[in-house]
Order: sequence, then C-alpha cells, then structure tokens
Amino acid sequence: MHAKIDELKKIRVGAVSYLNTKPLLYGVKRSAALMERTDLLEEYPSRIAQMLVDGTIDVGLVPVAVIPKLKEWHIVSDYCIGAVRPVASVCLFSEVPIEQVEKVLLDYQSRSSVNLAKILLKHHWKQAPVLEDGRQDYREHIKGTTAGVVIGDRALEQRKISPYVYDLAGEWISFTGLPFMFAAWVSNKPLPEDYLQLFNQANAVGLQHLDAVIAENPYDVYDLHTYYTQNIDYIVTEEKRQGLAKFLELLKTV
Ligand SMILES: C=C(O[C@@H]1C=C(C(=O)O)C=C[C@H]1O)C(=O)O
Repeated sequence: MHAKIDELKKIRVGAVSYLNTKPLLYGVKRSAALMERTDLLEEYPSRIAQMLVDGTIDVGLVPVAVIPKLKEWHIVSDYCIGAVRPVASVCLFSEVPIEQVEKVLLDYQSRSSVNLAKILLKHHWKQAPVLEDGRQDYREHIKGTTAGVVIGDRALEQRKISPYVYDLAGEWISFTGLPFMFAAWVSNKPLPEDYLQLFNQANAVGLQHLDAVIAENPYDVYDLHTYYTQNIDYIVTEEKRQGLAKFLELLKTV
C-alpha cells in the first residue's frame, strides 16, 4: 500500500455554528463516505474566516467579506447562506429610527454583515454614526441612540427586544435590486473533485428533509420552517454572484 500523503490527510472543513447552517450540515454529517475524509468543526463566522485565512482549515462556510484577504479562493459548492428577501437574522436593531442613531455597535461574530451595514449607512441611508466593534456583552448596550448589528440566532432573539428592526438583506435588495450572499463554501486551495462532488450532494440532503432538520433542532424563538424557506436562500445563483461582485466593489469604499 503506497497511498499518497494527500489521500490520507483529512480535509479540514469549518462551518458556521448557527441554526441557518443546520440544513447544509444535516447530510454532510450523515455521509459516511464524506465524514471518513473530513475533520469538521463548527464556529461563529468571523472565526471561520480567520481560520481560512490562516490555513488552519482547507474549506469553510466563510463570510464573503473575507474573500479579498485570501491569496487563493474557490467557491466550491452550489450552496450558500444567502437571501433574496428579508433574511430575519441579520439586522440593525435600535430603539430609535435610523436618522436618530448616533452610534452603531458591530457584531464581533460577523464579517459580511458588519461591512454590509457600513455600506448601507454610507450609500443607502447616508448616515454617519460612530461605528464601534462590539464586545461579548454588546447587545446589552443597544439602548437609546446606540444601535447594534446582530447576526445569527442572537438576532432572532433580538427581534423580540428592539422596537426598530432594519433587515440588512431587505435593505440591500431595495438599494441594489440584487440578492445577497452572506457566506459561501470557499476553499483556499484546489480540493479533490470527487470529494467536492460528494460534499455538494450532501449539502442538498437537509434541504430536502427540512422537517427532520427542524425536529433535530427544537427552537421556540422563531419559526424555523419560515426561516429555512422564506428567509435564508441556499442556492448559489448567477444573481447572487452579481450581488457578491457588487458587494466586493462597494467594500472598497468603506
Ligand atoms: C444570514 C446570516 O448569515 C451569516 C452572516 C455572516 C456575516 O455577517 O459574516 C456570516 C455567515 C452567515 O451565517 C446570519 O448569520 O444570520
């Protein structure tokens, strides 16, 4: 037996640890053929982004805002975390209307949405509040004229707390007429074609079995069927690629 080192090495995959990613991971975790070749870890998005930049993972469901920081990148799957309508879990939360906001706290777990907020503030709302990186407890400080960008499961909770909820996917769509891609499966090196094919097929399984995914992840804060079918849009389309190109262009202005 003279298997090449590369064939023995497992592929290190980093995935987002939020509810939005459960449908994509459902089939991945159930595929024995895939799992025997995979080291899978789940973390919040800004950590996954850093790991792909540092090379501690080979492929990750990374915030697209990290793409310009990668020496080499390949979108390796037809599945992503995107939106063609309001997304529900990426919002600017506030106690006052946007025009009265003086400071915005930015989610430390995000890379795409915090930059999306900067782009929308500058070009869409034309507002220039002070921007501050949020610490672990920053949600407690979303009060008065201090607003906050929150993503993921914590945003679904924050919807019940803040009176003003600006959905950043909805705002992006009205601003550009294009859908948004928050995160995509991106590799920092070429990966074996047969592996990627299995991986892509496995991503589809949970989307075809949403009731099983929901049963496995009981959640009473927000209706997950609505979230998975009306809010998050999982398919990489030509329009989403156009949205991504527009986002990467505007990213240079903030
Ligand atoms: C829609 C979402 O998309 C996410 C937003 C990300 C970001 O802002 O960097 C990264 C990954 C996605 O999980 C969400 O988390 O609610």
